[in-house]
Amino acid sequence: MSSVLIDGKAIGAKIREEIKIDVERLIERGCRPGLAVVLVGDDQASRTYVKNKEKSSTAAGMKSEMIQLPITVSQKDLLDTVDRLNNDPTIHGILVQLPLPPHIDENKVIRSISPKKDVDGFHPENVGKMIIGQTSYVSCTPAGILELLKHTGTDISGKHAVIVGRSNIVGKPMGQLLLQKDATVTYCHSKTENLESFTRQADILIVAIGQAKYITADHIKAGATVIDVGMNRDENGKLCGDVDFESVKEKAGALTPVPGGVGPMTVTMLLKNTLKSAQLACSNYI
Ligand SMILES: Nc1nc2c(c(=O)[nH]1)N[C@@H](CN(C=O)c1ccc(C(=O)N[C@@H](CCC(=O)O)C(=O)O)cc1)CN2
Repeated sequence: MSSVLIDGKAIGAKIREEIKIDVERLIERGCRPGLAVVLVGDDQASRTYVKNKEKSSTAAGMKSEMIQLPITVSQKDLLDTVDRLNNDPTIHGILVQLPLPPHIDENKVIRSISPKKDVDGFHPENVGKMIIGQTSYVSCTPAGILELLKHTGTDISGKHAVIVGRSNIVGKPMGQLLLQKDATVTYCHSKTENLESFTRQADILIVAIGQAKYITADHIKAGATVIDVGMNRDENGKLCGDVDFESVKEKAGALTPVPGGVGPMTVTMLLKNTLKSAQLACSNYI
Protein backbone atom coordinates (compact mmCIF):
# COMPACT_ATOMS: atom_id res chain seq x y z
CA MET A 1 0.00 0.00 0.00
CA SER A 2 1.54 3.31 -1.01
CA SER A 3 -1.07 5.74 0.34
CA VAL A 4 -1.45 7.01 3.89
CA LEU A 5 -4.42 5.45 5.68
CA ILE A 6 -6.59 8.14 7.29
CA ASP A 7 -7.65 6.52 10.55
CA GLY A 8 -11.00 8.09 11.47
CA LYS A 9 -11.42 5.71 14.39
CA ALA A 10 -8.19 6.89 16.05
CA ILE A 11 -8.69 10.59 15.22
CA GLY A 12 -12.30 10.38 16.42
CA ALA A 13 -11.24 8.67 19.67
CA LYS A 14 -8.75 11.46 20.40
CA ILE A 15 -11.39 14.16 19.86
CA ARG A 16 -13.91 12.20 21.99
CA GLU A 17 -11.43 12.21 24.89
CA GLU A 18 -11.24 16.02 24.64
CA ILE A 19 -15.04 16.24 24.49
CA LYS A 20 -15.31 14.04 27.59
CA ILE A 21 -13.09 16.42 29.56
CA ASP A 22 -15.22 19.40 28.52
CA VAL A 23 -18.38 17.49 29.45
CA GLU A 24 -16.91 16.80 32.93
CA ARG A 25 -16.17 20.52 33.33
CA LEU A 26 -19.73 21.41 32.40
CA ILE A 27 -21.16 18.82 34.79
CA GLU A 28 -19.04 20.27 37.60
CA ARG A 29 -20.77 23.57 36.89
CA GLY A 30 -24.19 21.90 37.20
CA CYS A 31 -25.02 21.29 33.56
CA ARG A 32 -25.02 17.86 31.92
CA PRO A 33 -25.25 17.86 28.11
CA GLY A 34 -28.24 15.86 26.90
CA LEU A 35 -28.77 14.26 23.50
CA ALA A 36 -32.10 12.88 22.27
CA VAL A 37 -32.16 10.52 19.31
CA VAL A 38 -35.46 9.69 17.64
CA LEU A 39 -35.72 6.51 15.60
CA VAL A 40 -38.80 5.75 13.51
CA GLY A 41 -39.25 2.10 12.52
CA ASP A 42 -36.75 -0.72 12.87
CA ASP A 43 -34.43 -0.49 9.87
CA GLN A 44 -31.40 -2.56 10.90
CA ALA A 45 -28.71 -0.08 9.77
CA SER A 46 -30.49 2.88 11.40
CA ARG A 47 -30.82 0.91 14.64
CA THR A 48 -27.07 0.26 14.62
CA TYR A 49 -26.25 3.94 14.06
CA VAL A 50 -28.69 5.08 16.73
CA LYS A 51 -27.36 2.58 19.27
CA ASN A 52 -23.86 3.77 18.49
CA LYS A 53 -24.91 7.39 19.09
CA GLU A 54 -26.52 6.43 22.38
CA LYS A 55 -23.46 4.47 23.51
CA SER A 56 -21.00 7.17 22.43
CA SER A 57 -22.88 10.02 24.09
CA THR A 58 -23.15 8.05 27.34
CA ALA A 59 -19.42 7.24 27.16
CA ALA A 60 -18.72 10.97 26.82
CA GLY A 61 -20.65 11.56 30.06
CA MET A 62 -23.77 12.97 28.43
CA LYS A 63 -27.39 12.21 29.20
CA SER A 64 -28.76 10.14 26.36
CA GLU A 65 -32.43 9.67 25.52
CA MET A 66 -33.40 7.25 22.80
CA ILE A 67 -36.98 7.44 21.56
CA GLN A 68 -38.17 4.63 19.35
CA LEU A 69 -41.39 5.16 17.44
CA PRO A 70 -43.25 2.59 15.33
CA ILE A 71 -42.96 2.78 11.54
CA THR A 72 -46.68 3.63 11.46
CA VAL A 73 -46.25 6.73 13.64
CA SER A 74 -48.25 9.69 12.38
CA GLN A 75 -46.56 12.89 11.34
CA LYS A 76 -48.39 14.68 14.14
CA ASP A 77 -47.12 12.29 16.82
CA LEU A 78 -43.57 12.64 15.53
CA LEU A 79 -43.83 16.45 15.50
CA ASP A 80 -45.28 16.34 19.04
CA THR A 81 -42.29 14.27 20.16
CA VAL A 82 -39.88 16.82 18.70
CA ASP A 83 -41.87 19.63 20.31
CA ARG A 84 -41.59 17.98 23.72
CA LEU A 85 -37.81 17.67 23.26
CA ASN A 86 -37.55 21.29 22.06
CA ASN A 87 -39.07 22.32 25.39
CA ASP A 88 -37.03 19.96 27.59
CA PRO A 89 -34.24 21.98 29.28
CA THR A 90 -32.20 18.80 29.97
CA ILE A 91 -31.95 18.09 26.23
CA HIS A 92 -29.45 20.20 24.26
CA GLY A 93 -29.28 18.18 21.06
CA ILE A 94 -32.09 16.55 19.09
CA LEU A 95 -31.77 14.39 16.04
CA VAL A 96 -34.26 12.38 14.06
CA GLN A 97 -32.53 9.48 12.36
CA LEU A 98 -32.86 9.47 8.56
CA PRO A 99 -34.27 8.09 6.37
CA LEU A 100 -37.87 8.42 7.50
CA PRO A 101 -40.75 6.33 6.14
CA PRO A 102 -42.40 7.77 2.98
CA HIS A 103 -45.60 8.96 4.72
CA ILE A 104 -43.56 11.41 6.81
CA ASP A 105 -42.52 14.79 5.37
CA GLU A 106 -38.80 14.80 6.18
CA ASN A 107 -38.38 18.54 5.55
CA LYS A 108 -41.22 19.37 7.90
CA VAL A 109 -39.68 17.24 10.64
CA ILE A 110 -36.24 18.84 10.18
CA ARG A 111 -37.80 22.32 10.29
CA SER A 112 -39.64 21.43 13.51
CA ILE A 113 -36.38 20.93 15.44
CA SER A 114 -35.29 24.08 17.25
CA PRO A 115 -32.26 25.43 15.33
CA LYS A 116 -30.56 25.83 18.74
CA LYS A 117 -30.84 22.06 19.34
CA ASP A 118 -30.29 20.99 15.73
CA VAL A 119 -27.02 19.13 16.36
CA ASP A 120 -27.34 17.41 12.96
CA GLY A 121 -27.06 20.84 11.30
CA PHE A 122 -29.91 20.01 8.90
CA HIS A 123 -32.29 22.88 9.75
CA PRO A 124 -32.48 25.48 6.92
CA GLU A 125 -31.43 28.20 9.40
CA ASN A 126 -28.20 26.34 10.20
CA VAL A 127 -27.59 25.41 6.55
CA GLY A 128 -28.06 29.05 5.49
CA LYS A 129 -25.72 30.33 8.20
CA MET A 130 -23.11 27.74 7.26
CA ILE A 131 -23.23 28.83 3.61
CA ILE A 132 -22.65 32.50 4.47
CA GLY A 133 -19.90 31.59 6.94
CA GLN A 134 -21.75 32.40 10.17
CA THR A 135 -21.49 30.30 13.31
CA SER A 136 -23.95 27.42 13.08
CA TYR A 137 -24.29 23.70 13.59
CA VAL A 138 -22.63 22.01 10.65
CA SER A 139 -23.78 18.66 9.29
CA CYS A 140 -21.73 16.01 11.10
CA THR A 141 -20.32 14.01 8.17
CA PRO A 142 -18.85 16.99 6.27
CA ALA A 143 -17.65 18.52 9.56
CA GLY A 144 -15.94 15.21 10.36
CA ILE A 145 -14.27 15.11 6.95
CA LEU A 146 -12.86 18.61 7.52
CA GLU A 147 -11.40 17.35 10.82
CA LEU A 148 -9.82 14.39 9.02
CA LEU A 149 -8.24 16.74 6.46
CA LYS A 150 -7.00 18.98 9.28
CA HIS A 151 -5.51 16.10 11.27
CA THR A 152 -3.70 14.75 8.23
CA GLY A 153 -2.30 18.18 7.36
CA THR A 154 -4.00 18.20 3.94
CA ASP A 155 -3.66 21.53 2.11
CA ILE A 156 -7.07 22.80 1.04
CA SER A 157 -6.49 26.40 -0.03
CA GLY A 158 -6.14 26.67 -3.80
CA LYS A 159 -6.60 22.93 -4.28
CA HIS A 160 -9.20 21.37 -6.54
CA ALA A 161 -11.80 19.50 -4.49
CA VAL A 162 -14.20 17.31 -6.44
CA ILE A 163 -17.36 16.15 -4.68
CA VAL A 164 -19.16 13.15 -6.15
CA GLY A 165 -22.71 13.25 -4.77
CA ARG A 166 -25.08 16.14 -4.06
CA SER A 167 -27.13 15.10 -1.03
CA ASN A 168 -28.29 17.76 1.42
CA ILE A 169 -26.50 16.08 4.32
CA VAL A 170 -23.11 15.34 2.73
CA GLY A 171 -22.31 16.51 -0.81
CA LYS A 172 -23.81 20.00 -0.81
CA PRO A 173 -22.52 21.15 2.61
CA MET A 174 -19.14 19.50 1.98
CA GLY A 175 -18.55 21.63 -1.11
CA GLN A 176 -19.53 24.81 0.73
CA LEU A 177 -17.20 24.07 3.64
CA LEU A 178 -14.28 23.42 1.29
CA LEU A 179 -15.10 26.59 -0.62
CA GLN A 180 -14.83 28.51 2.65
CA LYS A 181 -11.36 27.02 3.05
CA ASP A 182 -10.51 28.46 -0.40
CA ALA A 183 -10.64 25.24 -2.39
CA THR A 184 -11.82 25.30 -5.99
CA VAL A 185 -14.88 23.08 -5.84
CA THR A 186 -16.52 20.93 -8.52
CA TYR A 187 -19.75 19.04 -7.84
CA CYS A 188 -20.39 15.82 -9.77
CA HIS A 189 -23.52 13.68 -9.59
CA SER A 190 -25.51 10.94 -11.32
CA LYS A 191 -26.10 13.07 -14.43
CA THR A 192 -22.48 14.19 -14.79
CA GLU A 193 -21.10 13.16 -18.17
CA ASN A 194 -17.59 11.74 -18.32
CA LEU A 195 -17.17 11.59 -14.53
CA GLU A 196 -13.52 10.49 -14.76
CA SER A 197 -12.57 13.70 -16.55
CA PHE A 198 -13.49 15.55 -13.33
CA THR A 199 -12.41 13.08 -10.68
CA ARG A 200 -8.97 12.78 -12.29
CA GLN A 201 -8.42 16.49 -11.71
CA ALA A 202 -9.11 16.23 -7.97
CA ASP A 203 -6.44 16.98 -5.38
CA ILE A 204 -9.13 16.11 -2.84
CA LEU A 205 -11.84 13.68 -3.93
CA ILE A 206 -14.91 13.19 -1.73
CA VAL A 207 -17.17 10.34 -2.77
CA ALA A 208 -20.73 9.96 -1.44
CA ILE A 209 -22.81 8.19 -4.08
CA GLY A 210 -23.92 4.98 -2.35
CA GLN A 211 -22.51 2.60 -5.01
CA ALA A 212 -20.16 -0.10 -3.80
CA LYS A 213 -16.53 0.23 -5.02
CA TYR A 214 -17.58 2.55 -7.87
CA ILE A 215 -14.45 4.74 -7.86
CA THR A 216 -11.38 2.84 -9.06
CA ALA A 217 -7.72 3.79 -9.56
CA ASP A 218 -8.62 4.92 -13.11
CA HIS A 219 -10.82 7.67 -11.66
CA ILE A 220 -8.12 9.34 -9.60
CA LYS A 221 -4.98 11.43 -9.96
CA ALA A 222 -1.82 9.93 -8.43
CA GLY A 223 -1.24 11.34 -4.95
CA ALA A 224 -4.82 12.59 -4.44
CA THR A 225 -6.48 12.56 -1.03
CA VAL A 226 -9.55 10.32 -1.34
CA ILE A 227 -12.37 10.44 1.22
CA ASP A 228 -14.91 7.63 1.02
CA VAL A 229 -18.32 8.38 2.56
CA GLY A 230 -19.98 5.24 1.18
CA MET A 231 -21.49 2.56 3.41
CA ASN A 232 -22.44 -0.46 1.27
CA ARG A 233 -22.33 -4.24 1.36
CA ASP A 234 -20.23 -6.03 -1.26
CA GLU A 235 -21.11 -9.31 -3.01
CA ASN A 236 -20.03 -11.23 0.13
CA GLY A 237 -22.08 -9.06 2.46
CA LYS A 238 -18.95 -7.30 3.75
CA LEU A 239 -19.10 -3.58 4.56
CA CYS A 240 -17.41 -1.49 1.87
CA GLY A 241 -17.31 2.07 0.61
CA ASP A 242 -17.96 3.79 -2.72
CA VAL A 243 -14.24 3.55 -3.45
CA ASP A 244 -12.49 0.39 -4.60
CA PHE A 245 -10.01 0.46 -1.70
CA GLU A 246 -7.66 -2.22 -3.05
CA SER A 247 -6.93 -0.47 -6.37
CA VAL A 248 -7.11 3.13 -5.14
CA LYS A 249 -4.72 2.57 -2.20
CA GLU A 250 -1.90 1.96 -4.69
CA LYS A 251 -2.38 5.34 -6.36
CA ALA A 252 -3.85 7.79 -3.82
CA GLY A 253 -1.68 9.91 -1.53
CA ALA A 254 -4.08 9.36 1.37
CA LEU A 255 -7.29 7.39 1.72
CA THR A 256 -10.03 6.70 4.28
CA PRO A 257 -11.03 3.07 4.91
CA VAL A 258 -14.60 1.77 5.31
CA PRO A 259 -15.26 0.96 8.09
CA GLY A 260 -13.08 3.13 10.33
CA GLY A 261 -12.81 6.29 8.23
CA VAL A 262 -15.58 8.85 7.93
CA GLY A 263 -18.26 6.96 9.95
CA PRO A 264 -16.68 7.34 13.41
CA MET A 265 -16.08 11.04 12.70
CA THR A 266 -19.81 11.58 12.00
CA VAL A 267 -20.65 10.44 15.53
CA THR A 268 -17.73 12.39 17.02
CA MET A 269 -18.99 15.62 15.42
CA LEU A 270 -22.47 14.91 16.76
CA LEU A 271 -21.01 14.81 20.28
CA LYS A 272 -19.05 18.00 19.60
CA ASN A 273 -22.22 19.80 18.42
CA THR A 274 -24.16 18.56 21.46
CA LEU A 275 -21.42 19.80 23.78
CA LYS A 276 -21.44 23.18 22.02
CA SER A 277 -25.22 23.45 22.35
CA ALA A 278 -25.04 22.61 26.08
CA GLN A 279 -22.22 25.12 26.61
CA LEU A 280 -24.29 27.85 24.95
CA ALA A 281 -27.52 26.94 26.78
CA CYS A 282 -25.82 26.61 30.14
CA SER A 283 -23.78 29.81 29.86
CA ASN A 284 -27.14 31.60 30.22
CA TYR A 285 -27.61 30.47 33.80
CA ILE A 286 -24.18 29.42 35.10
N1 LIG B 1 -30.16 12.17 11.45
C1 LIG B 1 -29.17 11.62 10.73
N2 LIG B 1 -29.42 10.56 9.95
C2 LIG B 1 -28.40 10.02 9.22
C3 LIG B 1 -27.08 10.55 9.29
C4 LIG B 1 -26.86 11.68 10.12
O1 LIG B 1 -25.73 12.24 10.21
N3 LIG B 1 -27.93 12.18 10.84
N4 LIG B 1 -26.03 9.93 8.62
C5 LIG B 1 -26.21 8.61 8.07
C6 LIG B 1 -25.95 7.45 9.01
N5 LIG B 1 -25.02 7.70 10.14
C7 LIG B 1 -25.43 8.49 11.14
O2 LIG B 1 -26.57 8.60 11.46
C8 LIG B 1 -23.82 6.95 10.31
C9 LIG B 1 -23.44 5.95 9.45
C10 LIG B 1 -22.30 5.17 9.71
C11 LIG B 1 -21.53 5.41 10.84
C12 LIG B 1 -20.35 4.57 11.19
O3 LIG B 1 -19.71 4.82 12.19
N6 LIG B 1 -20.03 3.54 10.42
C13 LIG B 1 -18.99 2.62 10.79
C14 LIG B 1 -19.40 1.21 10.40
C15 LIG B 1 -20.69 0.81 11.09
C16 LIG B 1 -21.08 -0.65 10.82
O4 LIG B 1 -20.30 -1.52 11.14
O5 LIG B 1 -22.20 -0.87 10.30
C17 LIG B 1 -17.68 3.00 10.11
O6 LIG B 1 -17.72 3.62 9.03
O7 LIG B 1 -16.64 2.65 10.65
C18 LIG B 1 -21.90 6.41 11.68
C19 LIG B 1 -23.03 7.18 11.42
C20 LIG B 1 -27.63 8.44 7.55
N7 LIG B 1 -28.62 8.93 8.46
